[in-house]
Amino acid sequence: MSARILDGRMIGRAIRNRIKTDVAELSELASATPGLAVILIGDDPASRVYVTNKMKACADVGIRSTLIEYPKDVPAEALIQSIERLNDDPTIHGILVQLPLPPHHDVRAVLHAISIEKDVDGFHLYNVGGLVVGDTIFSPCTPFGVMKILDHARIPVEGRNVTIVGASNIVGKPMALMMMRRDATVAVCHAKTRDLAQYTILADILVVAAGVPNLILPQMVRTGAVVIDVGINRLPDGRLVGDVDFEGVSRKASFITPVPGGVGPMTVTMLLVNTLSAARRFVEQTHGPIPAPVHPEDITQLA
Ligand SMILES: NC(=O)C1=CN([C@@H]2O[C@H](COP(=O)(O)OP(=O)(O)OC[C@H]3O[C@@H](n4cnc5c(N)ncnc54)[C@H](OP(=O)(O)O)[C@@H]3O)[C@@H](O)[C@H]2O)C=CC1
Ligand SMILES: Nc1nc(=O)c2c([nH]1)NC[C@@H]1CN(c3ccc(C(=O)N[C@@H](CCC(=O)O)C(=O)O)cc3)C=[N+]21
Ligand SMILES: [Mg+2]
Repeated sequence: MSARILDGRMIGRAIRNRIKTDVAELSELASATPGLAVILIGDDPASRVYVTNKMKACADVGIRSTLIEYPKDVPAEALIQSIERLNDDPTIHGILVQLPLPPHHDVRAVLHAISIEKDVDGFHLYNVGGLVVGDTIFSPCTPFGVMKILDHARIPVEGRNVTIVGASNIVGKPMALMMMRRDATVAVCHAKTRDLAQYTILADILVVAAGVPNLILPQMVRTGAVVIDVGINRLPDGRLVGDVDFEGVSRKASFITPVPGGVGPMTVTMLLVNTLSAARRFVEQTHGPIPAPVHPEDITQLA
């Protein structure tokens, strides 16, 4: 068997084309161009590359974005004040604080200062809680993007065995909650899991987000499984790889996401989706209801 490639660049492009139309429509209808503020703290070169990519993606669909930069030793109060100013700024609909923060910063205090209406990353406690009970405002972009990949390929989730490798707050845990909401049977593995293969082999859908190259080998994957590789690892030779042995696992899986070109582009796409959604909410709250965009499905919803 040779797995079919789930092409995140292509799926992302299709969604972005629709966002572009919706952004133009919203700009015209309510003269509200969606605006995203990106806060970058410190001088991590990888973070800078990601931030640049996100802002470029915004520009491509007509979303305005502003970069706010701070040195790594910025005082906590200055950071919180900056976020509060953005919370009050009517031209800003989404606020993203690029992670990881330099050491010594209190990640929670920073994330929780963001207005829940502008929390386009979905990292605020309110949105995390919303995910648990099933009525979140914003879904975290990476697992949201994974759900969109599965839906696009018409891969059913209900009743299937889903194993998630990685239990972080930004990927593994919200992924588990989204899969539960879609009535999957979910196992969540992490660094202290004994005998990882025992869980991965059961999976109809295997989502891997550990940050360990070649963590998932062919013998750990069930024939015909759907394999979603969230991992992003830069090897010493400069190559970018995921957490899955792509060559080997491709021979057993029915579908697989490549790295690059799989989940990564979908993460950025869902950030655009959430920012559009935030702008629509803002307009509706200040001007009253506006007509829904004319698409067969609502791209801003988890479904
Ligand atoms: N494609 C995309 O859009 C995105 C990609 N990423 C990538 O996904 C990966 C994970 O990111 P993130 O969740 O932020 O990372 P974290 O480092 O926050 O979490 C990693 C998780 O994987 C678990 N883990 C680590 N090693 C193993 C192992 N050997 N076996 C089983 N589980 C293990 C950890 O377990 P424990 O909890 O016990 O420590 C932890 O739960 C990274 O490569 C990151 O670059 C991240 C965000 C977006
Ligand atoms: N507040 C916050 N929100 C995030 O969503 C967030 C974050 N902080 N910190 C870092 C992680 C990581 N992340 C990625 C986004 C895009 C790609 C992406 O576009 N990847 C391309 C390749 C990019 C490359 O070539 O390096 C791909 O997989 O094809 C990857 C990873 C978002 N994150
Ligand atoms: Mg983390």
